Amino acid sequence: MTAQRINPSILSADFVNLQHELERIATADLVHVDVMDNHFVPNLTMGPPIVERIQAVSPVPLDVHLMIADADRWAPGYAELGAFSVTFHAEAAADPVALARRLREIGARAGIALKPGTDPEPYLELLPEFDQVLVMTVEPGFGGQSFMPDMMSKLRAFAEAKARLGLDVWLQVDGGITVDTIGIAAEAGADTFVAGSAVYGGVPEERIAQLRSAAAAHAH
Ligand SMILES: O=C(CO)[C@H](O)[C@H](O)COP(=O)(O)O
Ligand SMILES: [Fe+2]
Repeated sequence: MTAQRINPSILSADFVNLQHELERIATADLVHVDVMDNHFVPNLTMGPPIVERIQAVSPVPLDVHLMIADADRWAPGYAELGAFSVTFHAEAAADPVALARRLREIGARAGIALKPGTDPEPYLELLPEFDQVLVMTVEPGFGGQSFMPDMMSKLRAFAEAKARLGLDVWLQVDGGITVDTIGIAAEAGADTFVAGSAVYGGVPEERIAQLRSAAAAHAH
């Protein structure tokens, strides 16, 4: 069975008590950190100084999701502060391959994210350049939105390319993942699941366990 990962998003956590909120998700695989600049998306969260403190106190490694313009300039800084993975948006990078190579050189896993309207075609043959692909299942910017099942054809296209090229690239989904939708994404080939409101909307440890078993029931 394919290994699966549950990455809670702290976008739905209490930002005033971040250390406590991080400790509540210690059974997760990675913590998903949403960086927004109020430019690439119409919302603002945090930048390097806060992510650096999260990195220092988190019991699990950081999966940084950059929703920022000019990723070429800013993404390497997140790898330098020690993030396990750094994912930038294809729509926000002038040279995604050069940026991914730079992130890997620094020592982070390199991820590329696609907004719902972005065609996966140009990125399929570039898969060897990345450690993970993030298929957005909502418009980036806010937590608590509804899962877009239409994105499953995009996920399947990446899953097919991954199999054809014989890669172990992670296929990640983000947005509207719940116990009811996670199986749909797992079925389409996702192995890494981001969930914000579904985790922090209850007892995080219980929610993580429920998401894990729902995903495992549909694993490839
Ligand atoms: O990148 C994001 C939003 O742009 C978040 O990671 C995502 O939306 C998580 O929230 P939820 O699980 O509540 O949809
Ligand atoms: Fe995210």
